[in-house]
Amino acid sequence: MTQRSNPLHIAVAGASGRMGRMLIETIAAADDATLAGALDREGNPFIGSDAGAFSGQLSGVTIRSSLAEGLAGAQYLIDFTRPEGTLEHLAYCAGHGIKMIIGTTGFDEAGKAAIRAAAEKTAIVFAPNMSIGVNVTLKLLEMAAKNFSEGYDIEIVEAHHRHKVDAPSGTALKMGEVIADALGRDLKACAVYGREGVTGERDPSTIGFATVRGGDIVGDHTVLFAGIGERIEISHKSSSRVSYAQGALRAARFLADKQTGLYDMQDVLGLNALKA
Ligand SMILES: NC(=O)C1=CN([C@@H]2O[C@H](COP(=O)(O)OP(=O)(O)OC[C@H]3O[C@@H](n4cnc5c(N)ncnc54)[C@H](OP(=O)(O)O)[C@@H]3O)[C@@H](O)[C@H]2O)C=CC1
Ligand SMILES: O=C(O)C1=N[C@H](C(=O)O)C[C@H](O)C1
Repeated sequence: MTQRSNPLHIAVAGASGRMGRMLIETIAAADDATLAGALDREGNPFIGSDAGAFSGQLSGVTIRSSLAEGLAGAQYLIDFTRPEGTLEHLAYCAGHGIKMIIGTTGFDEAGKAAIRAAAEKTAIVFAPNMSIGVNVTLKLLEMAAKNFSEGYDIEIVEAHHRHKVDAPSGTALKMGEVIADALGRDLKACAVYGREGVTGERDPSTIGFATVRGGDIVGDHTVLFAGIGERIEISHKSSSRVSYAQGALRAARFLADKQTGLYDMQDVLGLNALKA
């Protein structure tokens, strides 16, 4: 691939992970980006390996555990790891003016507050799902929720691979937030996470979540608006992680002219301006 004269210099955290590998391949295929560093945590068996070895395309970039070494030539860090790893990377990036694209899910309120604070020092895109399809689906959900506000029970069902460690998925929670906001409800107060035993009848003001884990499911999300005599289902199904990686690269391009600030994929895709 011919590189443009001034490519985006992007480092990838969690380089040997499922998303890390896909991101490294996606950056290698882009003509406006170059892999500028690769990180994994100390003790990871791939430290010292070439970051492109997984795809059989050597990159000349070695996976490092030292942030100073791994991020020496980076303008951007794309991070799909775990909250504790991302928060460590965040502190370093905020201190060194490295922009971040954060795809990691499962943050608690303190973690989210740390990301908001870091965005006063560097520019950050933070989104639980970077695929275009899911982000357009969020707009569809906003519109649907406004029109099914009375008489429809709302349930969110998500399914992921057996290795996923957080539940419900960040995307399912985001869908819940978008719907709750559209209905003027507070998700913290109305969410029901799974049901067991004698639960009593369904409270119509709740938003229910159900989680499935198995095999190699990349990521399925369905929102049900269940009324009397009909139900509406809005679904998104991922068949490859490439859509997340391409979204992350698009987010890096979006940050090119930003120095600080916290953005999401709705900002990147220009969807915030659309009224449902
Ligand atoms: N926003 C989006 O579009 C998407 C978000 N995700 C999210 O991205 C995250 C990663 O998913 P996935 O790639 O499947 O996960 P993997 O487990 O395959 O990869 C995680 C990577 O992060 C590394 N890691 C784990 N803990 C730390 C730490 N404390 N510090 C530094 N590195 C660490 C792992 O190293 P090791 O193997 O040594 O533990 C591994 O290389 C999840 O939170 C997932 O929900 C996933 C897909 C899309
Ligand atoms: O862990 C995953 O795989 C995924 N995680 C994200 C989430 O929690 O929503 C995005 C996608 O669903 C894949």
